[in-house]
Amino acid sequence: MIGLYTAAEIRAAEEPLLAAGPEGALMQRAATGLATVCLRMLGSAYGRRITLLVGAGNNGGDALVAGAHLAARGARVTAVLLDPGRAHPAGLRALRRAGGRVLDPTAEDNGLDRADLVLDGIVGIGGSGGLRPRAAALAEQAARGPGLLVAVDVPSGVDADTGAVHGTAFEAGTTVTFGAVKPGLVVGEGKGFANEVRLVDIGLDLPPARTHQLTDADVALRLPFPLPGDDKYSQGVVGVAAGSSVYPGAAVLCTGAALRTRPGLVRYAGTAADGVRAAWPEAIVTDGRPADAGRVQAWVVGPGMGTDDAAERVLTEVLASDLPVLVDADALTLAARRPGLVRDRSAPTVLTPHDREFARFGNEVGSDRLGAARGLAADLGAVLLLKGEATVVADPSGTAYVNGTGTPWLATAGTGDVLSGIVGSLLATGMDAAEAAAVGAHVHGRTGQLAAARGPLVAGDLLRRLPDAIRRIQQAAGFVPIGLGDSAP
Ligand SMILES: NC(=O)C1=CN([C@@H]2O[C@H](COP(=O)(O)OP(=O)(O)OC[C@H]3O[C@@H](n4cnc5c(N)ncnc54)[C@H](OP(=O)(O)O)[C@@H]3O)[C@@H](O)[C@H]2O)[C@@H](O)CC1
Ligand SMILES: Nc1ncnc2c1ncn2[C@@H]1O[C@H](COP(=O)(O)OP(=O)(O)O)[C@@H](O)[C@H]1O
Ligand SMILES: [K+]
Repeated sequence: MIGLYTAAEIRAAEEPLLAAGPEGALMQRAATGLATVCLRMLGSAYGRRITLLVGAGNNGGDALVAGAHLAARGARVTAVLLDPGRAHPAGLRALRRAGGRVLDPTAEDNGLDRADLVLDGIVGIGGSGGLRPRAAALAEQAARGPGLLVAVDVPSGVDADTGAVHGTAFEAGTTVTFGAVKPGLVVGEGKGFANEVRLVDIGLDLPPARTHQLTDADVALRLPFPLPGDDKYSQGVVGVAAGSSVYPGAAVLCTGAALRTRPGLVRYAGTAADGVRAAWPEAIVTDGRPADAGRVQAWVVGPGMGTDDAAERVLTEVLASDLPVLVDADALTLAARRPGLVRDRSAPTVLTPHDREFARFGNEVGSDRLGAARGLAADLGAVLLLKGEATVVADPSGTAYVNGTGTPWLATAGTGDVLSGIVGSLLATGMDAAEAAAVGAHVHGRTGQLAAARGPLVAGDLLRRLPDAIRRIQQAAGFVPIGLGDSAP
């Protein structure tokens, strides 16, 4: 798992290393890693034009020291100092010694219109609030220029902890971050400013992370294989209470996703029974109530179900069980009216709102998506999966995940129903609820990427690509499914 660490957590880990000295050692490590990434991007340094945007803190120091390394290899380096009297003294000396040029921010010709590469060292984890006008103007000018845009540690203007951007921020193509990845680089608006994130190890001794991003290998480890002794029941049976006679689509998508993720047994209960039967002969279908469906190990409730009294009775019945329940779509609208139904449960509940559904519980998501998800998870005592470009999962204790897979092509009707089916089927295996949500979001995103590789996708395409996505995740992690033997493709 990739640990995501806040600015305060990074500073706490830096402290003992800074105290142990020697002075400047951490910055040297950071700047050497930064210069190496820049060199790789440029191919060679000789004759290349590099502009450094340098604030008055250590972030500017990193840029100056990296700039000195690049100047020593023949690059033509110009540093624009935002606050000339306060620029990092050792960094400035190093750059000057290596032949770099130094300008103040009002200089007419700062080279941004012809730079091959721009290093943004305006502000890092020490920043607060929106970029000040002079810094914002330079970030905007850099974005208009031809250079590769590299952010030092954090794109200036992005809140390292939340990804919030107030006003202008540096539009990095690559962000070279030190010690650990910060949440703001992978979530919220910040994700779109950080783009490709490269991590430079500076030797921090970090405590266990509170926030994680799963890799394919993490997901492969958690996806259970059917074992020789398994039967269709032992893998966990999923119940789906979704859809309606008028709108059977959500039920068909959700049931299909549950079947395709973990094909043991899926039971469906609801008024879309005819549609589900026709689409999925593998499912066991009743047009009765959830209690008529037979035994299951987890329920998915809500997609396309409507919000009338009958739907509310179904939700109440499912939430009254002592099984894990995933609550989505219409069931979220109902649960927001009666949050006590969720709060009073002792079995795990996973809520999967998008932003508008989230707001029905009382607060807008706002610019701190992790904070918002954590807050509602703690309030309801449930796992919160907040959908979006980077889906966030939080459990009531504060452990959180930021999803790293997916594509904007997923912004199409019905893909959320597929996500519910995937996560529901993982819940039925007995997986920890937050992990099931995070693993499901990862699988869903990879499936979207696979489907989108063939062109515009519709939700049904995800069902067709799900088995392949799971196989690829397992193969990428070097896993060979047990029991396939020589017949494995
Ligand atoms: N500790 C270490 O040895 C190591 C630290 N490392 C590096 O240090 C970075 C942290 O350095 P830091 O703590 O000096 O803060 P930093 O990010 O440079 O910001 C302070 C500057 O920003 C300015 N500023 C603030 N807000 C602003 C805004 N909205 N708009 C514009 N300006 C704003 C603020 O201005 P002031 O308020 O002082 O006028 C001040 O000038 C970290 O991200 C990493 O890169 C690595 O080298 C590893 C070793
Ligand atoms: N811009 C985006 N980038 C990546 N994924 C997105 C984006 N917009 C939506 N998604 C994903 O698409 C899915 C949409 O779910 P949802 O809004 O519930 O759709 P529906 O209710 O139609 O099924 C979610 O998994 C969400 O994370
Ligand atoms: K920066």
